[in-house]
Amino acid sequence: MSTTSLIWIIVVVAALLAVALVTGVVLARRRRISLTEPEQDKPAKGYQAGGAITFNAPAPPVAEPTRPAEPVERTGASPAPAPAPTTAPTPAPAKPVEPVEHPVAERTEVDGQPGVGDDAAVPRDSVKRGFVEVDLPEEASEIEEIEPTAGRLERLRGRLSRSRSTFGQSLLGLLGAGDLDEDSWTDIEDTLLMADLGAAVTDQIVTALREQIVARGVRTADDVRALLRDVLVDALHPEMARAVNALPHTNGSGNLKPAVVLVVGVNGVGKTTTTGKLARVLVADGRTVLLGAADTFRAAAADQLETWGSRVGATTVRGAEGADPASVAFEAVKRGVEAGVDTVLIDTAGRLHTKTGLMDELGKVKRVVEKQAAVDEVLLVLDATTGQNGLTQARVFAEVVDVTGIVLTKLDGTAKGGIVFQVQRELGVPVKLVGLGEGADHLAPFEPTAFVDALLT
Ligand SMILES: Nc1nc2c(ncn2[C@@H]2O[C@H](COP(=O)(O)OP(=O)(O)OP(=O)(O)O)[C@@H](O)[C@H]2O)c(=O)[nH]1
Repeated sequence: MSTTSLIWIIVVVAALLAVALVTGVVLARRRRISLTEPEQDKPAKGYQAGGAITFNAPAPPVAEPTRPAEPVERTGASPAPAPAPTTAPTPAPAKPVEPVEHPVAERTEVDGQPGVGDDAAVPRDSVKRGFVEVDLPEEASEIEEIEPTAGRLERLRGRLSRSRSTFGQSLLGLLGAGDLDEDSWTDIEDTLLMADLGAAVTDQIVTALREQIVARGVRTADDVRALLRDVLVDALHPEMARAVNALPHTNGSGNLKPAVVLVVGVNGVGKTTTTGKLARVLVADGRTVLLGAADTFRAAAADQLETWGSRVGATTVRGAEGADPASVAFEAVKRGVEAGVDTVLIDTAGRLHTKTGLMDELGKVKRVVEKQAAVDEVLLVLDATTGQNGLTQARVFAEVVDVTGIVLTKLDGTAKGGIVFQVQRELGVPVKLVGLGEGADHLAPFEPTAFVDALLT
């Protein structure tokens, strides 16, 4: 091989090495960039995280109250005496406050990983304050007239009009249109899904309609209406007991105790409003009620409850903003037992960011209350306008407390009345009450037949 050829080979090899080196550097840079780019450009998703309201005494019912009942002072009821204090009296001698440990030991998510709904902050670690004396309003307001509770759902029927037009009327139109081909059944399914009935209930209803439309030999529009009515009522489980356990009852030792009702749910769903409306219904039925403002996260919530109380002449026990909700609940039940009221309604806070926090808080409220009297009813308040989100909340609450009844609020503000069907199926707990407006008497018992009739007429 000549020297010239050798030189050429060396030049070519050197050139190839240089090209490989440059390519390697470029690729390495690109790789580095491509690793960091998605991090910077990641979109900020955030977390996807007919009848009256009936009440029931859960324990063996007692015909006549026999307790030496200290009359309940009703704020604003009598002109002469000063109204009952709306704050707890002197606090019980408090134990020295231990620094609060992060409740890791009590966590259910023991793998140390944050779970859905977890938050960096643990609200319970914040310093808790005790009761404070709060000045009473100079003059309590007049006790209001309360609308009779019988036939409320009937009277409030118009308030379901949005659900009615989109849901009931569409179904009637589709079923009554004549020959039902597969496209028609798909439309029926879509209508049910759009109204928030969920896949399982939709399937159940469509199957029942398909079977019975043949079996019954449905011919006329009236037949269609009757069939649809029966199938929908059936899907709402009319056999479920829907009376609210809010009447006094005897405990193990034969003493009459007030019924204790806990009202739970996330903030903004209408807990305080529902508690106030329920107090009105009880008072209208001749019952004495004491309200416990255990939503201590927001002073305005306690003010709001106190206003509801004063409007019907019910005493409200409240704590300082940030006080331990369990201590307020305890004090409320204690006062209720001492005063011999029929019902203690406790409005709780839903502003807990973590499932663990929620579990701790509500569990503690329940445990502490039960030192005085059994908790007879845990009403979970859900906002009907939140659809699937409401169901997610329902699942979390059902894991945390033993929910015994559901109150579905804001049914007046949604075209998706079908959430009633789904939430009952999910929790296996009856919808007992429905909120149909912001008005003081816009709370009705949930009656499957009247509800379906309201949807279909
Ligand atoms: N349209 C309509 N509005 C309702 C109904 N129930 C409650 N609301 C309104 O919902 C809003 C929130 O109600 P609140 O009772 O303050 O809710 P909350 O769950 O106690 O909220 P926090 O105190 O923040 O935890 C208020 O404006 C109520 O008037 C209802 O059935 N229909």
